[in-house]
Amino acid sequence: APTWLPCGRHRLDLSYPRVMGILNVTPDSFSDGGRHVALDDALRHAERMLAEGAAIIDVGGESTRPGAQAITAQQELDRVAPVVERLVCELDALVSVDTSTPAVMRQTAALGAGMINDVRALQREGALEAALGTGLPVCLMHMQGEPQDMQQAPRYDAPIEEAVMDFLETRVAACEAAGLRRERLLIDPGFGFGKTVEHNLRLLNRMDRMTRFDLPLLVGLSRKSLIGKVLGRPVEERLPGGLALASLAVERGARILRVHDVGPTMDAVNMTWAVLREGCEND
Ligand SMILES: Nc1nc2[nH]c(SCC(=O)O)nc2c(=O)[nH]1
Repeated sequence: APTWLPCGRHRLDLSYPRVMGILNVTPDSFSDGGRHVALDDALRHAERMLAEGAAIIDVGGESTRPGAQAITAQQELDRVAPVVERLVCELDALVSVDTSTPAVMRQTAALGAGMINDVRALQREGALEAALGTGLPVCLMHMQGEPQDMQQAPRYDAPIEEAVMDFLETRVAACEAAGLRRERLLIDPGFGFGKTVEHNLRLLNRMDRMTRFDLPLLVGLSRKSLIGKVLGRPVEERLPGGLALASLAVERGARILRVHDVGPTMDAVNMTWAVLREGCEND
């Protein structure tokens, strides 16, 4: 996998694992009255995550949690664009945009976003062409179904890791066929997106097989329900479980970890990396 990734005007060093901080700009964080205050809050939250060591800030306007309601492109753009603009102009942050919407990809790239993070792996009409036109790197993630129904009865005919890798293989091939160079692609197994707890546990346990793509591996495990189901913890008590998963993910090849709790995750990732890279210099 490449040891660094051109992300707009940023160069992302991927020779060691990096942390991506989650910045949700979905309506629950934007009550209409408090829109301006919420924008300042979002900026302060991003500032704190950067100070704690986040290499990337992931901005998402469409909730893709199970059962989430779909929104229009305009609604998504109205939420995301002002935040991206201020993150770029005021913090010079490397901003990833969590979107499947072509217009949002184009407009946020024009505002200085440095990466596209598409949970639908550029399958929407016009998404591949839009991503190609931005010149930005793109994370392709596996999801079965849509957020509205993906967790009702997830099932696969093949072992989950094979189903996920086959899907990602087809999406990488589609991107390359459309002229989107492989060097601009990242892959992500999509924990929690159309998967049972058992699917998620097996997928993480065998995730080292995904290194065969020779592409940077991005994972999102932070506060997800698999932690809740295994440990019986509510979402606000899932950090220890999430740190255990982050360490395992790095050990199995993850190079970008998408998390809520940046500071603690930096320590878990850096501690894990200190062990894994031990002796590399004088091998
Ligand atoms: N690439 C990538 N993007 C994501 N966006 C979300 S939103 C759901 C949540 O954070 O619970 N999850 C992921 C993930 O796992 N990978």
